[in-house]
Amino acid sequence: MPEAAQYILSLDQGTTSSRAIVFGRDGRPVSSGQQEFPQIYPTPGHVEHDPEAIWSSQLATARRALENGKLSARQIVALGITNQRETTILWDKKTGTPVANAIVWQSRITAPVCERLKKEALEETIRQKTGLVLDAYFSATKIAHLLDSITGLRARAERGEILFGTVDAFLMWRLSGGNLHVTDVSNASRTLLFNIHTLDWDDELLRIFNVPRAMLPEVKSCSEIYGHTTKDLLGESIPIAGCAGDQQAATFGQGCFGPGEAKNTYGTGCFMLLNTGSTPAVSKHGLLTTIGWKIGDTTTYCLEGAVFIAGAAVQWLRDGLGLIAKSPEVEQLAASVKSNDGVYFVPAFVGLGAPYWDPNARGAIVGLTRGSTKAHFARAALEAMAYQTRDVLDAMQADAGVALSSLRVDGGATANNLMMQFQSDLLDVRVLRPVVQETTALGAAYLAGLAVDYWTDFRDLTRNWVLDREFAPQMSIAERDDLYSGWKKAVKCAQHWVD
Ligand SMILES: Nc1ncnc2c1ncn2[C@@H]1O[C@H](COP(=O)(O)OP(=O)(O)O)[C@@H](O)[C@H]1O
Ligand SMILES: O=P(O)(O)OC[C@H](O)CO
Repeated sequence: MPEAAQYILSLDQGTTSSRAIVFGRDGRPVSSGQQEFPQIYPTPGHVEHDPEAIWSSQLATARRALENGKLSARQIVALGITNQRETTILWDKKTGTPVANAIVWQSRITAPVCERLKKEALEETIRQKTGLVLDAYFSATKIAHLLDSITGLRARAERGEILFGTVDAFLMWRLSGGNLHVTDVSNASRTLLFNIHTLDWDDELLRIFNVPRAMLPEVKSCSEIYGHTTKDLLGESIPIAGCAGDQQAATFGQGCFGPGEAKNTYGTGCFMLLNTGSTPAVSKHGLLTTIGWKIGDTTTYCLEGAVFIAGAAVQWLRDGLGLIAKSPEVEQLAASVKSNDGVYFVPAFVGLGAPYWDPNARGAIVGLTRGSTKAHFARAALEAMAYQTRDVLDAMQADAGVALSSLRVDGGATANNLMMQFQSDLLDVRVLRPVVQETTALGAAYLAGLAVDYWTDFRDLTRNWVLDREFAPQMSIAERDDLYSGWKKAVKCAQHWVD
């Protein structure tokens, strides 16, 4: 009997849905499963997830991916994990039960703590060690918030009874039946507790944020066998061999292996990452320095522009305003008007991330006239993704001192051709959309596959990148400048809104 084909299974735990995708050697998806799970908004600006919903949806999609492809778990040679980053979960070491809902990366609940720490003039130390800005986005203040708001939890954490993990670590713990308390350098680099130079948790940062070391996971590279799944979950024990935060995984999945290569992902938020090679670049323009990945002893760093709300604004048109029934309908609605007619939408629902870092900004729609229609709302929501990307690209080019001639894109919202064309026009760069847009899952699959020699090296992976469509700039300079200056004015209206 011929030997059954072998594959890599990738788990992609995103902000709004869990996905599992099986990939073959050509980097093409063979089968998949996807499941949305509830978003919890306890108070304005605060966002939570139920960790059990994260786990059950992720496990269900992994099983579905195997079923849909009529695959046996024996055909899966390794499993890779990628995840929404920064989102913070604490669980009981003995029972594996989460002690509270996860605090999601978007949550602003710890913004006041960050304000207080800023007054203590700690920002520069934090920035120098972590590459990050002092913002509620990252995990450290979320951990302390949980430890201080649940009676007795801090003492238990100090005794090593309570564990912390970003979503990758929680999944690894569950997948291994509680054998692994492990994260990878790319996820660790988003916590504000990890020193990106020494590649270790940092005692001074642990003191600043008041987080006990005993609760932190062991930090490993992005491509190695960490352990195995328990047999009961998928039918076989599968090596867990790759792990990276979703934006780093997407950068890897896009084949941005060399310095100067960049990608932008358009999902719930927008995240542009530029590979800066083996030395961390320092931004002077509001970008983050982050670890891209570590393979063997080689660490690759990236500059990152993190935009909090992108596709989520389209979800808001759908769920909050009821203007559309499904996200893709936004394209037709937006195309029904020729321009924004002066209407701008700044979707600062949870403040503004890069390059503004204004936790007190809030959403604004400006430039409305009696002639404005829902089509203008749709157009303005799409254009907002492109404007925010322009803000970030301008910062990145200023930091890197080079102009990008093309940008690789991925994520759910890149299906929108109108937005992609507008993006190219506004940036004046070629926008390249690959055939496989599930680059996040693909990146995690690549990291796992490299660890078990399913793929040999980067050359194997580079060959797999195939262009679906290129969008070339067509707009005049005058129109581009005019549109963008309107956006800058609109951003000013949204900034510093909350007292
Ligand atoms: N055709 C479309 N045009 C614009 N936005 C879209 C379109 N299709 C999906 N989206 C948006 O893309 C996002 C989903 O992309 P995805 O990459 O799955 O996100 P995430 O990984 O953050 O959950 C949603 O916010 C959705 O509103
Ligand atoms: O789940 P996504 O794709 O919106 O990504 C979330 C980011 O990792 C947050 O930093």
